[in-house]
Amino acid sequence: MVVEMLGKLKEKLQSFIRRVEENVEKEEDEAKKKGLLDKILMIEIKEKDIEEALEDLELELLEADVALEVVDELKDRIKRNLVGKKVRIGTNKEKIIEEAVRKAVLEILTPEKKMDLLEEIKKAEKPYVILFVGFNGSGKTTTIAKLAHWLKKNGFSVVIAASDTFRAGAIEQLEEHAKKVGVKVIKHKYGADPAAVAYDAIQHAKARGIDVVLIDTAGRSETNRNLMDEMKKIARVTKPNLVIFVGDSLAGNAIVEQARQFNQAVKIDGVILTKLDADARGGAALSISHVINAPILFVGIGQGYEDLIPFDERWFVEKILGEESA
Ligand SMILES: Nc1nc2c(ncn2[C@@H]2O[C@H](COP(=O)(O)OP(=O)(O)OP(=O)(O)O)[C@@H](O)[C@H]2O)c(=O)[nH]1
Repeated sequence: MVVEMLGKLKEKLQSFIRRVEENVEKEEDEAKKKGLLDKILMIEIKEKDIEEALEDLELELLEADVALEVVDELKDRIKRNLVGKKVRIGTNKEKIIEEAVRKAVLEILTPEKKMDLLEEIKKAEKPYVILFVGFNGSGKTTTIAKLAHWLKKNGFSVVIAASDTFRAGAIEQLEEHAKKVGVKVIKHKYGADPAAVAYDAIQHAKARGIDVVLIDTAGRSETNRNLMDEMKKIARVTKPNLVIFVGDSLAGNAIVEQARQFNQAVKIDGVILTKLDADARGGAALSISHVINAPILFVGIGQGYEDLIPFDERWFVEKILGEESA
């Protein structure tokens, strides 16, 4: 089965737009029947035109794994953008309704603080340290290799700390990826202190003038106190410039909850969502940045090293609502 990326969000939002359009058309027809069209030039969108469709949209978005608070916020914004809007008789109502929805989604996705990672790295003292945290199997190791590849392409030198000393095979897996993208890995033995590995990688970078240190860590769950404490220790010792939460977008609302918990343990500065290419629902992508108040920096859209793209809210909105009409 071929999954259409974000297909569910697209279908639900577009069906909402069509329903509101039909209601407004109906009002126009009634005005026509009453012979009012000579007197009025505009139809005003009223609460009753959108109410039912909005209630259905609420349920559908929850089913698409959009977080409850984000659904509420989105509903409020759509309502605010639509109710009271005057539509000229005979014009294309769909475009006007779509614009209101587009604006609401864009507002939800746009973080308070935007971040240009390349600029941040250029501005900071060397080495710029990025700590990656996340759940098991979220795609962290692959993502680190992709990011290392992207940073190299942008002219920065990179070293990776193999601070997942916990999971059997993790170090070899990281080394294999690193070799393919041409980046050195600093490692100790399994069972070693992950903070010490990261510290060594930073010392190595300092000694050789390397621009960026990427710290891989073991996947963990927010319920595992020891591993959460260990993660805090790594953060304390390495004082990273940036903490990135890597989340599997397929896990939907569960990863939004994880991100919330991780954010309480170590402050998350940015998010990378993996496997968006296989995500038909899109709820996590729509919710996560709003819930933890940190921007989505990149999204993973495949298994290749090139399949990591800087996140752009407009790109996301275009995926679900098509291109903006001029
Ligand atoms: N389709 C797709 N697959 C991805 C993407 N990112 C990662 N994967 C795949 O997800 C799987 C798990 O990725 P890993 O990088 O091994 O996971 P991990 O988070 O390091 O695992 P832990 O060490 O347990 O934390 C691999 O098969 C990756 O190829 C993506 O953006 N799209």
